[in-house]
Amino acid sequence: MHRILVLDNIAQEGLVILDASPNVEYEVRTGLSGEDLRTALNEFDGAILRSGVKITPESLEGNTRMRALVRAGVGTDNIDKPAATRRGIVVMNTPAGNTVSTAEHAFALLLALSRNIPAANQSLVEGRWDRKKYMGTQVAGKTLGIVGMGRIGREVASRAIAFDMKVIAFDPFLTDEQASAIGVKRVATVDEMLPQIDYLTVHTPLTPETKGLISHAQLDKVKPGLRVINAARGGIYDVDALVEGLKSGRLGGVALDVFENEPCTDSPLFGMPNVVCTPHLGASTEEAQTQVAVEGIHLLINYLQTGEIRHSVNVASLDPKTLDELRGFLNVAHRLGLLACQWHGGGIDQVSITYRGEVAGKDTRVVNNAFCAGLLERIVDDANIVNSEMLLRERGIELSEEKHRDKGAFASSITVKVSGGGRSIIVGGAVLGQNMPRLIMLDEYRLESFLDGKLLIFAHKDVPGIIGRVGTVFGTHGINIAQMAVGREGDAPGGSAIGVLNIDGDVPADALAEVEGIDAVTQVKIIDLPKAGELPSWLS
Ligand SMILES: NC(=O)C1=CN([C@@H]2O[C@H](COP(=O)(O)OP(=O)(O)OC[C@H]3O[C@@H](n4cnc5c(N)ncnc54)[C@H](O)[C@@H]3O)[C@@H](O)[C@H]2O)C=CC1
Ligand SMILES: O=C(O)C(=O)COP(=O)(O)O
Repeated sequence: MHRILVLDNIAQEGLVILDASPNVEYEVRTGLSGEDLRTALNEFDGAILRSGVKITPESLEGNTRMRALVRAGVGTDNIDKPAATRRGIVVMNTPAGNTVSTAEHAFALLLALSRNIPAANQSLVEGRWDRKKYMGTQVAGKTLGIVGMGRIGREVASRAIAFDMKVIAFDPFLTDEQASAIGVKRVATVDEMLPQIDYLTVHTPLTPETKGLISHAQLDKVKPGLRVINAARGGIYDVDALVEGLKSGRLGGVALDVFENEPCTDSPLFGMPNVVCTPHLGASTEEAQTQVAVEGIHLLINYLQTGEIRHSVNVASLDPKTLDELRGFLNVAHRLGLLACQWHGGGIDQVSITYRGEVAGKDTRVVNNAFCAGLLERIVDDANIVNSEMLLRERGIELSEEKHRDKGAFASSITVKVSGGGRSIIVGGAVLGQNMPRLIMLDEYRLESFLDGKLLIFAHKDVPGIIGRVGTVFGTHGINIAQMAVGREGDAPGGSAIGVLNIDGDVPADALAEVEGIDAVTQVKIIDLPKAGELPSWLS
């Protein structure tokens, strides 16, 4: 049973899907923070939220259960992504569901500013018929500057063009070709547009580059009377600069939907003339809320039930087709990681993964993560395909990847060299049939062995009688050998060799000591792997 926590008010349509989903139960708990939020997050497998909840490192402290956080909306700035990644939690969002509604809200703010609609309404309902005071500005023929030409910025541009405005845009990823196809003029910097525009609207995330995009210094550069709109994130405009600009007349109006600290019920801007503010309503339409809730709930259920990862902001995507194609390989990679950790013994500082054959044509980032999860699982609690690469890098372990499309003996194979502490080992694997993991290489030896359960690996000199002697040790201790594989150096006898036994049950210490005592045996190790068919929780 997957337990889902609904942390914010989301559309009923999303809850209806939860009600109808088998193996899912949910609770709606809004307004949580602090210790209550921390405790709640640890009782559920997934959660869905909007901007009203802050997921901090503290709220994830000690969390061992949560697997996915879904933002029913765009901005994931209220979720501490490094903390979520470290805990192995996928963070996903619904990037397009509220685009049009937010663009419409930004445009509504632009029109409200131009025609003094909120102030005129207030004056009228207070009993004044003041037509002279609320002389407005026509937007047709005026120039709008847009910073951030992503989904919302482009929708705002097309609405402005429909209102006969000229549009100048800045976005580091906007090309001249794209700009002319949309019908806007591209500029190379924000400063370049400031003296030319009558209105400015921003549609970027809050980043070090966009924080304080309009500050005191910009007030000298703007065309006097510039009206500024922000329906993106609080902090992109500096509030003190906005107040100064309004007082000096450098700014003709300010419209804000978003604030640096939300909820915000106290701002020096509130009540000033030519200021229009709304309490973060950009995405608050029935249409947008239905879309983000339905999409968000599907993302959450699909991830928890099938492992499909879409619209993740902290891990590579894994669509159902790729997941199906890679499932067997993820299993092999995870088992090879577990084997490599135990066979190497510690002090690892380098991991080089080589893919050969068909798998080399796929997006293998998630397979790398599966190997790393296995490699770290015995060292770090809860390593999984979301956090393992981050955990690896945090430990100073370098990861590299090579791909060769030509096939070897198998349609697809993965070979990993793990080095450090003066020792290098190699493990290689492949999938037989749909999902039968096989070990096909151990150090320099080729062999074919099951990759499950208990393995006893013994390195030895390739001389007659060794296999029989090892077999006798186990026979006398009443331990069954399920399968045995041997790989040796070159084709001729007499060199070094390696044996891999799949053992049923545990190996007592005295049996192990007897194998170690055989003269030609140079190294013996018992390796613990998941049983056949057993999958890690993130793959089952
Ligand atoms: N008020 C509200 O209720 C809502 C606010 N938003 C916010 O609106 C913003 C934009 O959302 P989308 O258009 O969906 O995102 P998007 O990712 O489609 O577009 C963002 C654009 O900003 C550009 N950008 C990033 N840094 C920039 C910089 N320094 N200068 C210029 N451009 C830069 C990117 O290249 C990208 O094209 C986000 O912050 C989002 O959180 C989104 C939905 C609702
Ligand atoms: O999607 C976004 O980025 C938003 O800002 C919308 O926020 P909300 O879901 O309305 O709290």
